[in-house]
Amino acid sequence: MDVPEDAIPTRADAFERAEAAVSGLTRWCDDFPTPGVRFADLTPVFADGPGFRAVIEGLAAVGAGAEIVAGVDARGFLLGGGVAMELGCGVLAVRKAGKLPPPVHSQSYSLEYGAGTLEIPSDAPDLRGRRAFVIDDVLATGGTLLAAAELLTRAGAEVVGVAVVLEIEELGGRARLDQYPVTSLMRV
Ligand SMILES: O=P(O)(O)OC[C@H]1O[C@H](OP(=O)(O)OP(=O)(O)O)[C@H](O)[C@@H]1O
Ligand SMILES: Nc1ncnc2[nH]cnc12
Repeated sequence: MDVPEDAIPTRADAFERAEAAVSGLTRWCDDFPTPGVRFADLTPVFADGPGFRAVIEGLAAVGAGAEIVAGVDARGFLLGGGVAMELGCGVLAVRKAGKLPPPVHSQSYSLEYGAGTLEIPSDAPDLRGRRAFVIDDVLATGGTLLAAAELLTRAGAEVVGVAVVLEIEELGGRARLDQYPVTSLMRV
């Protein structure tokens, strides 16, 4: 039977299409950005119309009930905007340090190949009591997403979920995020 083009995809269908896109289109780069790292570049997934749609629908399928979507600098911005549109809520950019005017909440972290600081505004929007859904492209050590979730919590939000397109399991990020529901569309 033909499926109408505007049919609402089920979660399983979106996950299946997302996994096919990610496994088929991810660009794996050895020794980037530092020796010994195998970097997963999802640029071709996002540049592919059906691939981008699949990952947005897959992430949105686990974010139902969220009141704000937080996208982590930088590829989380692309995803966060799409997911927020799907869920009908607003989007918050969780920025790398130095990009937002004060006052801000800041949280430093380390990741597979370095360290950084993330920031969100501390005066507006008012996040107190709001259900936040945090999005990024890759979960590796979990340092980045843990910092983002801590920032939102400090601002008074309730982090109701964390979701990524690709999880690199051997780097153990999921264990560091054990106080939050974590979803990945694909695991390697
Ligand atoms: O789980 P972790 O070990 O914290 O790593 C995951 C983070 O690493 C990558 O970002 P990166 O810091 O390279 O920044 P970019 O988005 O600005 O390229 C990726 O986009 C995640 O945000
Ligand atoms: N191997 C990796 N590929 C893509 N993003 C990452 N962030 C941390 N480690 C990464």
